[in-house]
Amino acid sequence: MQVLTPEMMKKCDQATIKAAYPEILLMESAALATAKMAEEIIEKEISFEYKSELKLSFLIGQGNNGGDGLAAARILKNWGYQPQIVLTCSPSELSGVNALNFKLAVLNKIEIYQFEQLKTKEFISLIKQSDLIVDALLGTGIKGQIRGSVKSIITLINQQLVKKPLTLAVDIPSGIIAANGNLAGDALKADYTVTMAAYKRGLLLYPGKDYAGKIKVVEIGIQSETIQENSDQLKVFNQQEAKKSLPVRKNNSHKGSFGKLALLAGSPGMTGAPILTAKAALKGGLGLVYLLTAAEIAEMTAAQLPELVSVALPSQAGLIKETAAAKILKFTEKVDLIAAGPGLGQDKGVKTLIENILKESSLDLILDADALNVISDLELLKNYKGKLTLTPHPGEMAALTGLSIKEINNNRIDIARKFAQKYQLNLVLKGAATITAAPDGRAYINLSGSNGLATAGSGDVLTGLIAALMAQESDNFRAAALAVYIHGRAGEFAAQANSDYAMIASDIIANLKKVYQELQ
Ligand SMILES: NC(=O)C1=CN([C@@H]2O[C@H](COP(=O)(O)OP(=O)(O)OC[C@H]3O[C@@H](n4cnc5c(N)ncnc54)[C@H](O)[C@@H]3O)[C@@H](O)[C@H]2O)[C@H](O)CC1
Ligand SMILES: [K+]
Repeated sequence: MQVLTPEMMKKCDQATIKAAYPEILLMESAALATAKMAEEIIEKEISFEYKSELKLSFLIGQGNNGGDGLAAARILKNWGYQPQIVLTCSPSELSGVNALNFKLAVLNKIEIYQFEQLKTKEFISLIKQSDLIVDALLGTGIKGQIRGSVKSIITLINQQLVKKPLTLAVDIPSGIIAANGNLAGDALKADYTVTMAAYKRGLLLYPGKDYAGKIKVVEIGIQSETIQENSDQLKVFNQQEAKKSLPVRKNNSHKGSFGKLALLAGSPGMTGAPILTAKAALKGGLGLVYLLTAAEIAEMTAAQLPELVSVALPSQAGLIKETAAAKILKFTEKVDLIAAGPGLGQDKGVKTLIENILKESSLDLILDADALNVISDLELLKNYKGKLTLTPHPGEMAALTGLSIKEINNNRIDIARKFAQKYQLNLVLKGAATITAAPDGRAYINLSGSNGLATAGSGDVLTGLIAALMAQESDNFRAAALAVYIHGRAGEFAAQANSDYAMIASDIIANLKKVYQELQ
Protein backbone atom coordinates (compact mmCIF):
# COMPACT_ATOMS: atom_id res chain seq x y z
CA MET A 1 0.00 0.00 0.00
CA GLN A 2 1.21 3.44 -1.07
CA VAL A 3 2.54 6.17 1.25
CA LEU A 4 1.97 9.75 0.08
CA THR A 5 3.15 13.29 0.75
CA PRO A 6 0.49 16.03 1.01
CA GLU A 7 1.45 17.22 -2.49
CA MET A 8 0.89 13.75 -3.95
CA MET A 9 -2.44 13.49 -2.13
CA LYS A 10 -3.49 16.83 -3.54
CA LYS A 11 -2.59 15.70 -7.06
CA CYS A 12 -4.67 12.54 -6.56
CA ASP A 13 -7.63 14.65 -5.39
CA GLN A 14 -7.29 17.03 -8.30
CA ALA A 15 -6.93 14.28 -10.90
CA THR A 16 -10.03 12.53 -9.52
CA ILE A 17 -12.08 15.73 -9.48
CA LYS A 18 -10.88 16.60 -12.99
CA ALA A 19 -11.95 13.17 -14.22
CA ALA A 20 -15.55 14.12 -13.31
CA TYR A 21 -15.72 13.01 -9.65
CA PRO A 22 -17.33 15.97 -7.87
CA GLU A 23 -15.44 17.26 -4.83
CA ILE A 24 -18.53 17.05 -2.66
CA LEU A 25 -18.80 13.34 -3.45
CA LEU A 26 -15.19 12.73 -2.43
CA MET A 27 -15.87 14.54 0.82
CA GLU A 28 -19.07 12.58 1.36
CA SER A 29 -17.14 9.31 0.92
CA ALA A 30 -14.50 10.50 3.37
CA ALA A 31 -17.25 11.47 5.80
CA LEU A 32 -19.08 8.15 5.43
CA ALA A 33 -15.85 6.27 6.15
CA THR A 34 -15.26 8.51 9.17
CA ALA A 35 -18.80 7.93 10.48
CA LYS A 36 -18.42 4.16 10.03
CA MET A 37 -15.12 4.17 11.88
CA ALA A 38 -16.65 6.27 14.69
CA GLU A 39 -19.46 3.75 15.01
CA GLU A 40 -16.99 0.83 15.07
CA ILE A 41 -15.01 2.51 17.84
CA ILE A 42 -18.16 3.29 19.84
CA GLU A 43 -19.34 -0.31 19.60
CA LYS A 44 -15.93 -1.66 20.55
CA GLU A 45 -14.94 0.72 23.32
CA ILE A 46 -18.04 2.18 24.96
CA SER A 47 -20.84 0.47 26.86
CA PHE A 48 -24.16 2.25 26.35
CA GLU A 49 -27.85 1.63 26.04
CA TYR A 50 -29.05 4.25 23.57
CA LYS A 51 -27.05 5.89 20.80
CA SER A 52 -28.65 9.20 21.66
CA GLU A 53 -27.18 9.22 25.16
CA LEU A 54 -23.61 9.30 23.81
CA LYS A 55 -21.76 12.59 23.60
CA LEU A 56 -19.88 12.80 20.30
CA SER A 57 -17.95 16.05 19.91
CA PHE A 58 -16.68 17.14 16.52
CA LEU A 59 -13.83 19.68 16.46
CA ILE A 60 -14.11 21.43 13.12
CA GLY A 61 -11.43 23.46 11.31
CA GLN A 62 -11.90 25.86 8.45
CA GLY A 63 -10.54 23.67 5.63
CA ASN A 64 -11.69 20.46 3.98
CA ASN A 65 -10.62 18.40 6.98
CA GLY A 66 -13.31 20.29 8.86
CA GLY A 67 -15.67 19.65 5.93
CA ASP A 68 -15.13 15.88 6.34
CA GLY A 69 -16.00 16.29 10.01
CA LEU A 70 -19.15 18.34 9.36
CA ALA A 71 -20.48 15.76 6.92
CA ALA A 72 -19.56 12.85 9.23
CA ALA A 73 -21.46 14.50 12.09
CA ARG A 74 -24.52 14.81 9.87
CA ILE A 75 -24.31 11.14 8.83
CA LEU A 76 -24.05 10.02 12.46
CA LYS A 77 -27.02 12.21 13.37
CA ASN A 78 -29.01 10.45 10.65
CA TRP A 79 -27.97 7.13 12.19
CA GLY A 80 -29.53 8.13 15.52
CA TYR A 81 -26.56 9.64 17.39
CA GLN A 82 -26.54 13.15 18.90
CA PRO A 83 -23.30 14.75 17.69
CA GLN A 84 -22.27 18.26 18.64
CA ILE A 85 -19.96 20.53 16.71
CA VAL A 86 -17.32 23.01 17.87
CA LEU A 87 -16.40 25.36 15.06
CA THR A 88 -13.02 27.16 15.05
CA CYS A 89 -14.17 29.95 12.73
CA SER A 90 -17.38 31.80 12.14
CA PRO A 91 -19.78 30.07 9.69
CA SER A 92 -19.37 32.98 7.27
CA GLU A 93 -15.69 32.09 6.89
CA LEU A 94 -16.52 28.67 5.48
CA SER A 95 -16.59 28.39 1.72
CA GLY A 96 -17.46 25.94 -1.04
CA VAL A 97 -18.19 22.38 0.02
CA ASN A 98 -17.53 23.25 3.67
CA ALA A 99 -20.18 25.98 3.67
CA LEU A 100 -22.62 23.53 2.09
CA ASN A 101 -21.87 20.86 4.69
CA PHE A 102 -22.34 23.45 7.41
CA LYS A 103 -25.79 24.31 6.00
CA LEU A 104 -26.69 20.62 5.98
CA ALA A 105 -25.57 20.30 9.60
CA VAL A 106 -27.86 23.19 10.53
CA LEU A 107 -30.68 21.65 8.51
CA ASN A 108 -30.22 18.40 10.43
CA LYS A 109 -30.50 20.30 13.74
CA ILE A 110 -27.02 19.46 14.99
CA GLU A 111 -25.96 21.41 18.06
CA ILE A 112 -23.28 23.89 16.96
CA TYR A 113 -20.88 25.93 19.12
CA GLN A 114 -18.33 28.49 18.03
CA PHE A 115 -15.13 28.05 20.00
CA GLU A 116 -14.56 31.80 20.27
CA GLN A 117 -17.95 32.25 21.92
CA LEU A 118 -17.41 29.57 24.53
CA LYS A 119 -15.84 30.30 27.90
CA THR A 120 -12.76 28.17 28.59
CA LYS A 121 -14.62 26.43 31.40
CA GLU A 122 -17.55 25.61 29.13
CA PHE A 123 -15.27 24.21 26.45
CA ILE A 124 -13.33 22.06 28.91
CA SER A 125 -16.51 20.71 30.42
CA LEU A 126 -17.89 19.93 26.95
CA ILE A 127 -14.72 17.99 26.14
CA LYS A 128 -14.63 16.24 29.52
CA GLN A 129 -18.18 14.98 29.08
CA SER A 130 -17.51 13.64 25.59
CA ASP A 131 -17.53 9.92 24.99
CA LEU A 132 -15.73 10.42 21.68
CA ILE A 133 -13.91 13.37 20.14
CA VAL A 134 -13.66 13.52 16.35
CA ASP A 135 -10.68 15.66 15.47
CA ALA A 136 -11.32 17.43 12.16
CA LEU A 137 -9.32 20.57 12.89
CA LEU A 138 -6.43 20.21 10.47
CA GLY A 139 -5.52 17.68 7.81
CA THR A 140 -2.94 17.60 5.07
CA GLY A 141 -3.38 21.34 4.46
CA ILE A 142 -1.55 22.44 7.60
CA LYS A 143 0.86 25.34 7.05
CA GLY A 144 3.39 26.49 9.67
CA GLN A 145 2.99 26.20 13.42
CA ILE A 146 -0.53 25.77 14.82
CA ARG A 147 -2.15 29.10 15.59
CA GLY A 148 -5.43 30.82 16.49
CA SER A 149 -8.42 28.84 17.78
CA VAL A 150 -6.93 25.58 16.58
CA LYS A 151 -3.89 26.16 18.77
CA SER A 152 -6.05 27.18 21.74
CA ILE A 153 -8.13 24.01 21.43
CA ILE A 154 -5.13 21.68 21.16
CA THR A 155 -3.31 23.41 24.01
CA LEU A 156 -6.36 23.43 26.28
CA ILE A 157 -7.07 19.74 25.74
CA ASN A 158 -3.42 18.77 26.20
CA GLN A 159 -2.79 20.92 29.26
CA GLN A 160 -6.04 20.90 31.17
CA LEU A 161 -7.28 17.36 30.86
CA VAL A 162 -5.72 14.65 32.97
CA LYS A 163 -7.63 11.96 31.14
CA LYS A 164 -8.47 12.70 27.52
CA PRO A 165 -11.62 11.26 25.98
CA LEU A 166 -11.36 8.64 23.28
CA THR A 167 -10.25 10.44 20.10
CA LEU A 168 -10.65 9.67 16.40
CA ALA A 169 -8.49 11.78 14.08
CA VAL A 170 -9.78 12.50 10.59
CA ASP A 171 -7.03 11.87 8.01
CA ILE A 172 -4.20 12.77 10.41
CA PRO A 173 -3.99 14.00 14.01
CA SER A 174 -4.25 17.79 13.94
CA GLY A 175 -0.86 19.42 14.42
CA ILE A 176 1.12 16.58 12.80
CA ILE A 177 2.81 17.59 9.56
CA ALA A 178 1.74 15.08 6.92
CA ALA A 179 4.99 15.44 4.99
CA ASN A 180 7.35 14.30 7.76
CA GLY A 181 5.55 13.41 11.00
CA ASN A 182 6.91 16.42 12.88
CA LEU A 183 4.86 18.46 15.31
CA ALA A 184 3.67 21.89 14.21
CA GLY A 185 4.17 23.11 17.78
CA ASP A 186 1.73 20.71 19.38
CA ALA A 187 -0.81 18.11 18.25
CA LEU A 188 -3.86 16.18 19.43
CA LYS A 189 -3.08 12.60 20.28
CA ALA A 190 -5.56 10.17 18.77
CA ASP A 191 -6.52 6.63 19.70
CA TYR A 192 -7.56 5.99 16.12
CA THR A 193 -6.95 7.66 12.77
CA VAL A 194 -9.12 7.17 9.70
CA THR A 195 -7.01 8.23 6.74
CA MET A 196 -8.26 8.85 3.23
CA ALA A 197 -7.18 6.87 0.16
CA ALA A 198 -3.59 6.07 1.25
CA TYR A 199 -1.14 6.39 4.15
CA LYS A 200 0.41 9.83 4.61
CA ARG A 201 4.11 9.87 5.48
CA GLY A 202 3.46 11.77 8.71
CA LEU A 203 1.38 8.90 10.09
CA LEU A 204 4.28 6.48 9.86
CA LEU A 205 7.21 8.64 10.92
CA TYR A 206 7.93 9.72 14.49
CA PRO A 207 6.69 11.60 16.42
CA GLY A 208 3.57 11.52 14.20
CA LYS A 209 3.28 7.75 14.49
CA ASP A 210 2.94 8.04 18.25
CA TYR A 211 0.01 10.47 17.81
CA ALA A 212 -1.94 8.45 15.26
CA GLY A 213 -2.99 5.45 17.33
CA LYS A 214 -4.53 2.65 15.31
CA ILE A 215 -4.62 3.64 11.64
CA LYS A 216 -7.22 2.60 9.09
CA VAL A 217 -6.83 3.52 5.43
CA VAL A 218 -10.20 3.93 3.74
CA GLU A 219 -11.16 4.00 0.11
CA ILE A 220 -13.02 7.17 -0.92
CA GLY A 221 -13.37 6.85 -4.69
CA ILE A 222 -9.84 7.69 -5.80
CA GLN A 223 -8.76 4.96 -8.20
CA SER A 224 -5.67 2.93 -7.36
CA GLU A 225 -4.24 3.83 -10.80
CA THR A 226 -4.52 7.52 -9.89
CA ILE A 227 -2.63 6.88 -6.66
CA GLN A 228 -0.04 4.85 -8.58
CA GLU A 229 0.47 7.60 -11.15
CA ASN A 230 0.80 10.38 -8.60
CA SER A 231 3.04 8.65 -6.07
CA ASP A 232 6.70 7.70 -5.86
CA GLN A 233 6.94 3.95 -5.24
CA LEU A 234 7.09 4.35 -1.46
CA LYS A 235 5.00 1.63 0.19
CA VAL A 236 4.38 0.17 3.60
CA PHE A 237 5.73 -3.27 4.40
CA ASN A 238 3.02 -4.94 6.43
CA GLN A 239 1.85 -8.48 7.11
CA GLN A 240 0.12 -8.70 3.75
CA GLU A 241 3.34 -7.77 1.95
CA ALA A 242 5.30 -10.21 4.14
CA LYS A 243 2.99 -13.11 3.31
CA LYS A 244 3.36 -12.34 -0.36
CA SER A 245 7.16 -12.20 -0.08
CA LEU A 246 7.89 -15.29 2.00
CA PRO A 247 10.18 -17.52 -0.10
CA VAL A 248 8.80 -20.92 -1.03
CA ARG A 249 10.99 -23.77 0.24
CA LYS A 250 11.13 -26.81 -2.02
CA ASN A 251 10.91 -30.22 -0.37
CA ASN A 252 13.74 -31.83 -2.34
CA SER A 253 16.33 -29.49 -0.84
CA HIS A 254 19.65 -29.92 0.96
CA LYS A 255 21.49 -27.43 3.13
CA GLY A 256 23.19 -25.93 0.07
CA SER A 257 19.77 -25.06 -1.39
CA PHE A 258 19.20 -22.44 1.26
CA GLY A 259 22.49 -20.70 0.92
CA LYS A 260 25.98 -20.71 2.38
CA LEU A 261 27.03 -17.58 4.20
CA ALA A 262 30.52 -16.33 4.98
CA LEU A 263 30.13 -14.21 8.10
CA LEU A 264 33.03 -11.93 8.79
CA ALA A 265 32.44 -10.84 12.36
CA GLY A 266 33.66 -10.71 15.96
CA SER A 267 36.81 -9.64 17.74
CA PRO A 268 38.18 -10.17 21.26
CA GLY A 269 35.66 -8.59 23.63
CA MET A 270 32.92 -8.77 21.00
CA THR A 271 32.31 -12.47 20.67
CA GLY A 272 28.56 -12.29 21.19
CA ALA A 273 27.74 -10.29 18.06
CA PRO A 274 28.80 -12.98 15.56
CA ILE A 275 26.85 -15.60 17.48
CA LEU A 276 23.68 -13.51 17.37
CA THR A 277 24.09 -12.92 13.63
CA ALA A 278 24.89 -16.56 12.87
CA LYS A 279 22.06 -17.87 15.00
CA ALA A 280 19.56 -15.43 13.43
CA ALA A 281 20.76 -16.48 9.96
CA LEU A 282 20.29 -20.19 10.73
CA LYS A 283 16.98 -19.67 12.53
CA GLY A 284 15.96 -17.47 9.61
CA GLY A 285 16.28 -20.44 7.31
CA LEU A 286 19.80 -20.19 5.90
CA GLY A 287 21.55 -23.49 5.13
CA LEU A 288 25.10 -23.06 6.41
CA VAL A 289 27.13 -20.37 8.18
CA TYR A 290 30.93 -20.13 8.13
CA LEU A 291 32.16 -17.71 10.76
CA LEU A 292 35.42 -16.11 9.65
CA THR A 293 37.03 -14.52 12.67
CA ALA A 294 40.33 -13.80 14.45
CA ALA A 295 42.20 -17.01 15.31
CA GLU A 296 42.20 -16.16 19.05
CA ILE A 297 38.42 -16.33 19.31
CA ALA A 298 37.53 -18.81 16.55
CA GLU A 299 37.36 -21.80 18.88
CA MET A 300 35.42 -20.17 21.70
CA THR A 301 32.81 -18.73 19.36
CA ALA A 302 32.36 -22.12 17.69
CA ALA A 303 31.80 -23.62 21.13
CA GLN A 304 28.84 -21.29 21.68
CA LEU A 305 26.89 -22.51 18.65
CA PRO A 306 27.32 -26.13 17.54
CA GLU A 307 25.69 -25.51 14.15
CA LEU A 308 28.45 -23.05 13.25
CA VAL A 309 31.54 -23.79 11.14
CA SER A 310 34.30 -21.59 12.41
CA VAL A 311 37.28 -20.51 10.26
CA ALA A 312 40.32 -18.93 11.94
CA LEU A 313 41.81 -15.90 10.22
CA PRO A 314 45.47 -14.92 10.58
CA SER A 315 45.61 -12.44 13.43
CA GLN A 316 47.89 -10.94 16.03
CA ALA A 317 46.74 -10.23 19.56
CA GLY A 318 43.18 -10.68 18.35
CA LEU A 319 43.46 -8.19 15.52
CA ILE A 320 42.92 -9.59 12.04
CA LYS A 321 46.05 -9.16 9.91
CA GLU A 322 45.80 -7.25 6.66
CA THR A 323 47.09 -10.40 4.95
CA ALA A 324 43.86 -12.21 5.85
CA ALA A 325 42.23 -10.58 2.82
CA ALA A 326 43.61 -13.12 0.35
CA LYS A 327 42.50 -16.05 2.51
CA ILE A 328 39.00 -14.65 2.86
CA LEU A 329 38.60 -14.01 -0.85
CA LYS A 330 39.74 -17.54 -1.62
CA PHE A 331 37.35 -18.91 0.97
CA THR A 332 34.36 -16.97 -0.29
CA GLU A 333 34.57 -18.84 -3.59
CA LYS A 334 32.60 -21.62 -1.91
CA VAL A 335 29.78 -19.53 -0.47
CA ASP A 336 26.75 -17.72 -1.90
CA LEU A 337 26.92 -14.51 0.06
CA ILE A 338 29.00 -12.53 2.53
CA ALA A 339 27.93 -10.56 5.59
CA ALA A 340 30.50 -8.45 7.38
CA GLY A 341 30.60 -6.17 10.35
CA PRO A 342 29.01 -7.31 13.62
CA GLY A 343 31.56 -6.92 16.42
CA LEU A 344 34.42 -6.77 13.92
CA GLY A 345 36.23 -3.78 15.39
CA GLN A 346 37.59 -0.89 13.33
CA ASP A 347 41.32 -1.32 13.22
CA LYS A 348 43.47 -1.07 10.11
CA GLY A 349 43.26 -4.77 9.24
CA VAL A 350 39.48 -4.62 9.15
CA LYS A 351 39.50 -1.57 6.89
CA THR A 352 41.89 -3.29 4.44
CA LEU A 353 39.75 -6.41 4.48
CA ILE A 354 36.50 -4.62 3.73
CA GLU A 355 38.13 -2.54 0.99
CA ASN A 356 39.56 -5.70 -0.56
CA ILE A 357 36.23 -7.45 -0.55
CA LEU A 358 34.60 -4.39 -2.13
CA LYS A 359 37.28 -4.31 -4.84
CA GLU A 360 37.54 -8.02 -5.59
CA SER A 361 34.35 -9.90 -4.77
CA SER A 362 31.20 -10.10 -6.83
CA LEU A 363 29.02 -12.03 -4.38
CA ASP A 364 25.94 -10.63 -2.67
CA LEU A 365 27.44 -8.60 0.16
CA ILE A 366 25.87 -7.21 3.35
CA LEU A 367 27.84 -4.58 5.25
CA ASP A 368 26.82 -3.69 8.78
CA ALA A 369 28.20 -1.97 11.89
CA ASP A 370 32.02 -1.83 11.89
CA ALA A 371 32.21 -2.79 8.22
CA LEU A 372 30.33 0.45 7.52
CA ASN A 373 32.37 2.50 9.94
CA VAL A 374 35.67 1.72 8.17
CA ILE A 375 34.47 2.83 4.72
CA SER A 376 35.99 6.14 3.71
CA ASP A 377 35.87 5.90 -0.08
CA LEU A 378 32.23 5.79 -1.20
CA GLU A 379 33.27 5.16 -4.81
CA LEU A 380 34.10 1.60 -3.71
CA LEU A 381 30.41 1.12 -2.99
CA LYS A 382 29.36 2.44 -6.36
CA ASN A 383 31.85 0.26 -8.21
CA TYR A 384 31.14 -2.98 -6.37
CA LYS A 385 30.68 -5.77 -8.90
CA GLY A 386 28.03 -7.71 -6.97
CA LYS A 387 24.82 -6.74 -5.22
CA LEU A 388 25.48 -4.69 -2.13
CA THR A 389 23.30 -4.09 0.93
CA LEU A 390 24.14 -1.63 3.72
CA THR A 391 22.35 -1.64 7.08
CA PRO A 392 23.31 1.56 8.89
CA HIS A 393 21.63 2.99 11.98
CA PRO A 394 21.26 6.78 11.91
CA GLY A 395 24.72 7.29 13.45
CA GLU A 396 26.41 5.15 10.80
CA MET A 397 24.33 6.82 8.11
CA ALA A 398 25.47 10.20 9.41
CA ALA A 399 29.10 9.08 9.12
CA LEU A 400 28.51 7.80 5.56
CA THR A 401 26.78 10.97 4.36
CA GLY A 402 28.39 13.72 6.44
CA LEU A 403 24.95 14.78 7.68
CA SER A 404 23.95 15.03 11.33
CA ILE A 405 21.85 12.34 13.01
CA LYS A 406 19.08 14.92 13.41
CA GLU A 407 19.12 15.68 9.70
CA ILE A 408 18.99 11.96 8.91
CA ASN A 409 16.00 11.38 11.19
CA ASN A 410 14.15 14.44 9.92
CA ASN A 411 14.32 13.25 6.36
CA ARG A 412 15.02 9.52 6.61
CA ILE A 413 12.89 8.46 3.65
CA ASP A 414 14.41 10.76 1.05
CA ILE A 415 17.97 10.42 2.35
CA ALA A 416 17.80 6.62 2.28
CA ARG A 417 16.34 6.57 -1.23
CA LYS A 418 18.80 9.05 -2.66
CA PHE A 419 21.76 7.17 -1.22
CA ALA A 420 20.50 3.82 -2.52
CA GLN A 421 20.02 5.23 -6.00
CA LYS A 422 23.26 7.19 -6.08
CA TYR A 423 25.43 4.25 -5.01
CA GLN A 424 23.26 1.58 -6.63
CA LEU A 425 22.74 -0.56 -3.55
CA ASN A 426 20.05 -1.69 -1.13
CA LEU A 427 19.95 0.43 1.97
CA VAL A 428 18.31 -0.49 5.26
CA LEU A 429 18.18 2.68 7.36
CA LYS A 430 17.45 1.35 10.84
CA GLY A 431 15.75 3.07 13.76
CA ALA A 432 12.09 3.60 14.58
CA ALA A 433 10.30 3.33 11.20
CA THR A 434 13.04 1.49 9.30
CA ILE A 435 13.31 2.40 5.64
CA THR A 436 14.45 -0.15 3.05
CA ALA A 437 15.45 1.46 -0.24
CA ALA A 438 16.39 -0.16 -3.56
CA PRO A 439 18.81 1.01 -6.26
CA ASP A 440 15.87 1.44 -8.67
CA GLY A 441 13.91 3.86 -6.45
CA ARG A 442 11.54 1.44 -4.74
CA ALA A 443 11.26 1.87 -0.98
CA TYR A 444 9.37 0.48 1.99
CA ILE A 445 8.53 1.84 5.42
CA ASN A 446 8.35 -1.03 7.86
CA LEU A 447 5.27 -1.29 10.03
CA SER A 448 6.26 -4.00 12.53
CA GLY A 449 8.26 -3.55 15.70
CA SER A 450 8.25 -2.30 19.25
CA ASN A 451 10.58 -0.14 21.31
CA GLY A 452 12.04 -3.27 22.91
CA LEU A 453 13.98 -3.76 19.66
CA ALA A 454 16.26 -0.91 20.71
CA THR A 455 18.50 -3.31 22.60
CA ALA A 456 22.12 -4.44 22.31
CA GLY A 457 22.59 -7.02 19.57
CA SER A 458 19.28 -6.29 17.84
CA GLY A 459 21.13 -5.03 14.75
CA ASP A 460 23.33 -8.15 14.69
CA VAL A 461 20.18 -10.28 14.61
CA LEU A 462 18.81 -8.22 11.72
CA THR A 463 21.98 -8.72 9.67
CA GLY A 464 21.68 -12.48 10.10
CA LEU A 465 18.05 -12.40 9.04
CA ILE A 466 18.79 -10.31 5.97
CA ALA A 467 21.42 -12.86 4.95
CA ALA A 468 18.95 -15.68 5.53
CA LEU A 469 16.20 -14.14 3.42
CA MET A 470 18.59 -13.09 0.67
CA ALA A 471 19.86 -16.64 0.42
CA GLN A 472 16.31 -17.85 -0.14
CA GLU A 473 14.84 -15.05 -2.30
CA SER A 474 16.24 -13.68 -5.53
CA ASP A 475 15.15 -10.04 -5.17
CA ASN A 476 17.58 -8.74 -2.54
CA PHE A 477 15.56 -5.61 -1.91
CA ARG A 478 12.41 -7.58 -1.15
CA ALA A 479 14.45 -10.01 0.97
CA ALA A 480 15.88 -7.14 3.03
CA ALA A 481 12.45 -5.54 3.52
CA LEU A 482 11.00 -8.90 4.55
CA ALA A 483 13.86 -9.47 7.00
CA VAL A 484 13.19 -6.05 8.56
CA TYR A 485 9.51 -6.92 8.89
CA ILE A 486 10.21 -10.36 10.42
CA HIS A 487 12.73 -8.85 12.84
CA GLY A 488 10.14 -6.29 13.96
CA ARG A 489 7.36 -8.82 14.28
CA ALA A 490 9.57 -11.20 16.27
CA GLY A 491 10.33 -8.21 18.46
CA GLU A 492 6.60 -7.68 19.04
CA PHE A 493 6.22 -11.31 20.09
CA ALA A 494 9.31 -11.02 22.31
CA ALA A 495 7.83 -7.91 23.95
CA GLN A 496 4.52 -9.69 24.51
CA ALA A 497 6.33 -12.50 26.31
CA ASN A 498 8.92 -10.45 28.21
CA SER A 499 7.71 -6.81 28.09
CA ASP A 500 9.54 -4.14 26.11
CA TYR A 501 11.69 -3.48 29.16
CA ALA A 502 12.89 -7.01 29.74
CA MET A 503 13.44 -8.29 26.21
CA ILE A 504 16.94 -8.87 24.83
CA ALA A 505 18.23 -9.66 21.35
CA SER A 506 18.18 -13.44 21.96
CA ASP A 507 14.44 -13.15 22.60
CA ILE A 508 13.99 -11.81 19.06
CA ILE A 509 15.65 -14.97 17.71
CA ALA A 510 13.61 -17.17 20.05
CA ASN A 511 10.40 -15.70 18.60
CA LEU A 512 11.24 -16.06 14.91
CA LYS A 513 9.36 -19.34 14.76
CA LYS A 514 6.12 -17.57 15.70
CA VAL A 515 6.55 -15.10 12.85
CA TYR A 516 7.19 -17.86 10.31
CA GLN A 517 4.22 -19.82 11.61
CA GLU A 518 2.05 -16.73 11.24
CA LEU A 519 3.24 -15.97 7.71
CA GLN A 520 3.08 -19.49 6.29
N1 LIG B 1 -8.60 12.72 -1.04
C1 LIG B 1 -8.57 13.24 0.11
O1 LIG B 1 -7.67 12.95 0.88
C2 LIG B 1 -9.61 14.13 0.52
C3 LIG B 1 -9.34 14.92 1.58
N2 LIG B 1 -10.20 15.69 2.14
C4 LIG B 1 -9.85 16.30 3.38
O2 LIG B 1 -9.25 17.53 3.15
C5 LIG B 1 -8.11 17.71 3.94
C6 LIG B 1 -7.21 18.71 3.33
O3 LIG B 1 -7.98 19.88 3.22
P1 LIG B 1 -7.37 21.35 3.02
O4 LIG B 1 -8.51 22.25 2.93
O5 LIG B 1 -6.41 21.30 1.95
O6 LIG B 1 -6.57 21.59 4.34
P2 LIG B 1 -6.90 21.42 5.90
O7 LIG B 1 -8.32 21.25 6.17
O8 LIG B 1 -6.00 20.36 6.42
O9 LIG B 1 -6.39 22.78 6.52
C7 LIG B 1 -6.55 24.00 5.88
C8 LIG B 1 -7.22 25.00 6.80
O10 LIG B 1 -6.55 25.07 8.03
C9 LIG B 1 -6.01 26.38 8.25
N3 LIG B 1 -4.65 26.20 8.71
C10 LIG B 1 -3.61 25.80 7.96
N4 LIG B 1 -2.53 25.72 8.72
C11 LIG B 1 -2.88 26.07 9.97
C12 LIG B 1 -2.17 26.20 11.18
N5 LIG B 1 -0.87 25.93 11.26
N6 LIG B 1 -2.83 26.59 12.29
C13 LIG B 1 -4.14 26.86 12.23
N7 LIG B 1 -4.88 26.78 11.09
C14 LIG B 1 -4.24 26.39 9.97
C15 LIG B 1 -6.09 27.13 6.95
O11 LIG B 1 -6.37 28.45 7.17
C16 LIG B 1 -7.21 26.38 6.22
O12 LIG B 1 -8.41 26.99 6.56
C17 LIG B 1 -7.58 16.32 4.07
O13 LIG B 1 -6.73 16.16 5.17
C18 LIG B 1 -8.85 15.51 4.20
O14 LIG B 1 -9.28 15.44 5.53
C19 LIG B 1 -11.47 15.89 1.36
O15 LIG B 1 -12.47 16.40 2.10
C20 LIG B 1 -11.94 14.65 0.70
C21 LIG B 1 -10.90 14.18 -0.21
K1 LIG C 1 -7.44 15.97 11.75
